[in-house]
Formats: sequence, C-alpha cells, structure tokens
Amino acid sequence: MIKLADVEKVYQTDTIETVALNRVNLTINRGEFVSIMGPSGCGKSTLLSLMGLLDEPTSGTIEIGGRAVTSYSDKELAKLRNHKIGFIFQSFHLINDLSVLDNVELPLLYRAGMGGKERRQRALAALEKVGLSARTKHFPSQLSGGQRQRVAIARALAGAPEIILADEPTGNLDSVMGEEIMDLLLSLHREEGTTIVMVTHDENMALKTERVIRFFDGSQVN
Ligand SMILES: Nc1ncnc2c1ncn2[C@@H]1O[C@H](COP(=O)(O)OP(=O)(O)OP(=O)(O)O)[C@@H](O)[C@H]1O
Repeated sequence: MIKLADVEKVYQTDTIETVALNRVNLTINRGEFVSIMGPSGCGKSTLLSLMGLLDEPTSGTIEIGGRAVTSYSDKELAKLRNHKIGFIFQSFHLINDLSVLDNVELPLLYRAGMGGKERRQRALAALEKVGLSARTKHFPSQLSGGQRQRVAIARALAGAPEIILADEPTGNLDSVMGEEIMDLLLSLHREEGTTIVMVTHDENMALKTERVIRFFDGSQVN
C-alpha cells in the first residue's frame, strides 16, 4: 500500500543541516494497523508527512498503491491526498467557527462532482460511526477533547480513505478518552479494513496495533 525505498529527508536551514530520515526502507501492507514509536525528534512526524504526500523526500522513492509518487502530476497528487488519505492530528485541527457537521463536510467540498446532498449524507454517516449524531450542530468549543478527536476522525472517515495517518491521536487526551479513541480506531480498522499508520508515544496504545515500528535518530531500529 505504502512503500518507502531508501528514503532520506534532510532539512536545510541557513546554519544547520538535519537528517530527519536516514535511508528508510519500509512497507505498510494494505489493511495493516501499524504504530510508529521513538523518542522526540527521531523523524516520526516527518515520516507521516512524507507518507501523506504533504512533503517530498530529499532522495529515495515513495510508492502508494504500487505507483511511484513522482510519476503523479500535481493534480493527481492533490486527488490522491483528498481521496485516499485521511489525516488525524494530536491537536484535532478543527475549525472553531464551523459546526461539527460543517467541519466534517469541509474536505468533501474539494471533491469534484460531489453534490451537497451526498456531502451531508456522508458527513452524517461518519458522525454516526463515531457516536456523535446528537452533536452535529455543536461547535468544537462545546465538546470535550475526546469528542473533538472523534469529530476529526469522522472528518477523515467521510472521505472514505484507504489510508488513515494519525499523528499522536491520543496525545492530548486523558487515559480514559485516549482508550476510547484507540478503541474507535481499532474498530474502524477491523470493520472497514482501513490501513492505519499511527505515531504514538504510548507503549500501551502501540501494543494494541499489529506491528510496532521503532525509530531512533532517523532510522528504523526493528
Ligand atoms: N521544517 C523543519 N526544518 C528544519 N528541521 C526540521 C523541520 N521539521 C523537523 N525538523 C527536524 O527534523 C528532526 C525530526 O523531526 P520530527 O518532527 O519528524 O520528529 P518527531 O519524531 O516527530 O518528534 P516529536 O515526537 O517531538 O514530535 C528533528 O531534529 C527536527 O528538529
């Protein structure tokens, strides 16, 4: 599903060169739930942003669905990002001025040919999956942290992505809410077969996934 071969990412500022990823070779299989662990600064978020096509490697190749990312045009890349990949972030990234329903519908506005009715149906179905049907008219500030993260998950799900990339999805939540979100991701994975790559600092959460990939200093250590 996602294949990285000899991927290197070097950040260059005026004075410092940082090798964030050092010749990473990694395959994530279709339908897998994988967690990425490692100390702060070891390259986890960089890895996720490359997999999510938000950034490009300095060298090496990335394949999504068997095709090298470099062979896609900008338009195709934007479509791939919007259709196949869903993102979940530690700090939710919801828009405070929009209702829960409008937040979930937002990425679907960029889908060519999708009408308002389908957008609404998909958003409502996604909110039902995360147990928030009763909160569609609320605003993010009226929700708990766990509920906000569930809205963010619904927003990712509404696009029916094949891959979910989650950057510390339980990092801002207490342990009870963290467990709740983890259970939700596990059930999505089980029921929909979604491929999930999750960065986490929490060993207990990681152990619930099918494979734990550990990084240190930009390299995979297992
Ligand atoms: N835009 C950037 N410009 C320069 N250096 C960067 C940039 N982004 C990340 N880095 C550096 O690359 C390295 C890897 O960063 P990254 O954010 O991927 O680590 P991480 O494992 O996700 O850390 P954390 O667990 O603290 O979020 C770090 O040394 C960081 O300082």
